[in-house]
Amino acid sequence: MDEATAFAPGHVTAFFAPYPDRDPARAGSRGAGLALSDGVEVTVRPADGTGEGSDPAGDAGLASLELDGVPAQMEPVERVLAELNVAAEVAVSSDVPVGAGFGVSGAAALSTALAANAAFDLDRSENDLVRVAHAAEAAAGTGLGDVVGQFRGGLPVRLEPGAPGYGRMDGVPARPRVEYVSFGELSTERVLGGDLDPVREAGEAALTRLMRAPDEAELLAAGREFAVEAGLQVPEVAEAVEAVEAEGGLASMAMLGRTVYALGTGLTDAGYDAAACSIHPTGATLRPEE
Ligand SMILES: Nc1ncnc2c1ncn2[C@@H]1O[C@H](COP(=O)(O)OP(=O)(O)OP(=O)(O)O)[C@@H](O)[C@H]1O
Ligand SMILES: CC(C)(CO)[C@@H](O)C(=O)[O-]
Repeated sequence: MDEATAFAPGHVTAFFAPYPDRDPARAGSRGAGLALSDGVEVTVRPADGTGEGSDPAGDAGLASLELDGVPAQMEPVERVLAELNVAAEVAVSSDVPVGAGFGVSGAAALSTALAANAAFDLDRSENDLVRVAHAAEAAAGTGLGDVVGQFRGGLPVRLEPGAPGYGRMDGVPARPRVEYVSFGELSTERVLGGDLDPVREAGEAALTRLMRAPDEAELLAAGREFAVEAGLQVPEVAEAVEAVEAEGGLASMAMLGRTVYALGTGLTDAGYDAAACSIHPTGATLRPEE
């Protein structure tokens, strides 16, 4: 095939308990979040234009990458191509801001794996490709739980950390409308490189709380409590969450970004100029051939 395109939903983590591991396929997080209809589309094109099998010249992973038309670097994407042993040009386009808590790096890695498998006829299974993307993301330090959530879709719950074969998933059976406003980036690598004990403790408490009553309101409430307990809440987000609550709505902070998300019309009701989307029901997918 000349090229292939895949889509992965943006993934907002409501709360998480990180479990790093030397083996990046076993590394991961427990937690829960929202897979969004807004997300990331990736087109993969063989770099030599042939698309026939893996790269014999040993240039695998030497990808040129564009993010929304501008040359950019994305370590998880490079790692996926190296692991799959192919040389490709990758074009990423994102509906959501990068570095702001939507798991763009995980979505780009996962879409790249799905599209590269098709473009290069690699004959890998979906679980195998999810594992490659998850391990690339964990090894790059840009995320722990986004890829598995993005593959599942819906309101994914990570009961056990890690790639397929190690992790265990569940979900919250709801499909709310979601609004979001982003005030900017927060470095995932810096938070994951810091003291994880308070984050893990708060994340475990939030997961216990959610699984007692797994609905959308509890997901937001558990996320809100987590942001405070884990010491991750930032002032602009706290202000917006309070403004939504003052209007009777539910909002919380997107991990890990300076981003607030709300259910229904919570942010517009509070006077914010918010983007709106729905829940992506089925998760990441190869775009059908035209
Ligand atoms: N313009 C850009 N702004 C921010 N990051 C960029 C940009 N271009 C490329 N990147 C790369 O994108 C990745 C962003 O990862 P990061 O984990 O910070 O955010 P994210 O994946 O969008 O979501 P989350 O905040 O949920 O983890 C990094 O690998 C970074 O090097
Ligand atoms: C670490 C994280 C919050 C970064 O977006 C996410 O990958 C997660 O939930 O593990």
